[in-house]
Amino acid sequence: MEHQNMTAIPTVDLAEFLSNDPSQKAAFVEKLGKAYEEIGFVAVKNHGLSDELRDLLYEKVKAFFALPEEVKKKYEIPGLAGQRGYTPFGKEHAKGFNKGDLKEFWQFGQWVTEPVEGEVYPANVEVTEIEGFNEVGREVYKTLENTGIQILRAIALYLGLEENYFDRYVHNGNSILRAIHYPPITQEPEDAVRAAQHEDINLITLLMGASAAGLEVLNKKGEWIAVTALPEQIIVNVGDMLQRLTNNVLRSTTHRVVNPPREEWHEPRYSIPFFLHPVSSMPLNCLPQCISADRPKAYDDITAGEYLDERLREIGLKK
Ligand SMILES: O=C(O)CCC(=O)C(=O)O
Ligand SMILES: [Fe+2]
Repeated sequence: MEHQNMTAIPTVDLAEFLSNDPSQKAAFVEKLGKAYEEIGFVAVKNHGLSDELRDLLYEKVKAFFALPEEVKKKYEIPGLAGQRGYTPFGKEHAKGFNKGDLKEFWQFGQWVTEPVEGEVYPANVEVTEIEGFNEVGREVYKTLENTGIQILRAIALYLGLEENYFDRYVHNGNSILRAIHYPPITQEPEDAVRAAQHEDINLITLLMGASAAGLEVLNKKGEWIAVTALPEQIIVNVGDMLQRLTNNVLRSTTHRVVNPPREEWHEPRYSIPFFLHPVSSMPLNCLPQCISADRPKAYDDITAGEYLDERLREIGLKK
């Protein structure tokens, strides 16, 4: 039997998809697709990110957030909507909320060596105080980008598309690696939470194990389910862009990060999601194979770039 996580999140083994055995590959596609129709989240093992590299990134990220506020503030770059560098505590709020989340974060974007048609990617911001910060960030970014491409290949097969359908859109795409610090809670937070309930904007999100509990997802029955990855797993969930492209066949599930009980207020939480985005020119028009009499087209046509712009305004990052 597949070993069970403590959560209600299905688990899959990426090694099955990467094997040369067609029946294993097909079984992976089926399991992943069904999970994304049902709950929108899976825990994945054999994802390609080593424990050493993950631990090294956490070490760098913790050192960064421990820097004095005035040092961190110099990495908040005006005009970039937080898409590169530092965003201070309380600035971002979930769509539809006006209380800021109880977090500060850092974002790495794409590293390109050649111009990408239709894109002007801002350069990544170099942290000079912490040796290796940018190099380690880049290595994790490239590793998770590759893992994400494999997952999208499985999704493409599940949807009846050619396996490489997403490749051209995610090659040199606008993905973001976001390192988040939720500091210790020092006063009654009232109705502010570490991360208010939301759906991710992008195609899929890859989330390596966080330093503490708190992540919850909303299942179809309306119950909040705690999610914890085993040490060898990462969580991979569907975002709104993929939900939109699939005309709601695949589900971008609502999730949040709750505040810990008072006894654990002194403990910070660190978490590092990778938001896999396509290039801005990718059409998110509902796929014809996802439209039927029972499932009429639910969204207007839009490109990924236009959609991202709309969403960044709604969460207070873009003016
Ligand atoms: O901190 C986490 O575990 C998840 C954060 C999250 O959902 C997000 O930043 O979109
Ligand atoms: Fe999220």
